[in-house]
Amino acid sequence: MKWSEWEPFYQYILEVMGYDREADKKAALLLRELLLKSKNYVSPIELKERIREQVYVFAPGPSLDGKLNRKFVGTLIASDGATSALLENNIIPHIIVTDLDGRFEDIKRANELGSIVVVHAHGDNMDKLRTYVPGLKNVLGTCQTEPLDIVYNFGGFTDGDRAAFLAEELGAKRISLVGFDFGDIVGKWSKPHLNTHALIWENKKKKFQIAERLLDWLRRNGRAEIIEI
Ligand SMILES: Nc1ncnc2c1ncn2[C@@H]1O[C@H](COP(=O)(O)OP(=O)(O)OP(=O)(O)O)[C@@H](O)[C@H]1O
Ligand SMILES: Nc1nc2c(c(=O)[nH]1)N=C(CO)CN2
Ligand SMILES: [Mg+2]
Repeated sequence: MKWSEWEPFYQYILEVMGYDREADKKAALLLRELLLKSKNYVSPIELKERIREQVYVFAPGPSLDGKLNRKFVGTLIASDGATSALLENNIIPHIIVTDLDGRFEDIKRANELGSIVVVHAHGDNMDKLRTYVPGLKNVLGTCQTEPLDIVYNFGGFTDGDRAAFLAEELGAKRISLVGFDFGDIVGKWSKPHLNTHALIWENKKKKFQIAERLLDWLRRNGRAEIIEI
């Protein structure tokens, strides 16, 4: 997705969520600086090499645990906290899409085991970028503002829908969403402090509504078939 195509969506997100565009831009520049300093970044070409026609995107919804006792043949993309559930089932994601607010020790472990980590920069995770990015390898940086030379914007907002936009951009033909439960329960894997599924909070509900609308848009305007399993 081109920046010019994404910008109206981003403008809407700023209005609904009340984010600060300048802080988001600053975060993208910070991520760029961290990647250049750590020399731990990969290119979209290396990421594309991992994208097969069938892509599974895992989200840490309450239904996720019950869906992992089967073989998945294709590219496995974990949305942030879903990484923990996959590792618990001895599944290593090819790619993790995160804004670094899942269980970082699991993201780190998966990264050591070969996962490429697509790290998203925004105005509310700059401290996390500083703390965690230097310790990762095979990182691809993304942002929600105008892309930079090594920080990309494939579209999407929350970790889950951003993962679907990434798969679409890199050539997936079928994107299967696993554990996407955009209801009133936030899955326990979503946040380090959650040890049970939790009732959704206002801010998260808004994010889910935006994510659902973006996925619907992608279903209607993208090339890939998008299904829920
Ligand atoms: N019931 C659910 N609980 C948690 N995540 C869900 C659920 N259903 C779908 N998802 C998707 O999985 C992603 C999990 O990522 P994560 O929990 O880190 O949230 P996030 O996108 O970082 O938002 P936040 O900033 O609130 O953490 C969500 O962004 C959302 O797109
Ligand atoms: N500024 C800002 N941007 C975001 C935020 C957030 O909390 N603040 N959360 C996101 C979910 O992945 C994606 N983008
Ligand atoms: Mg997250």
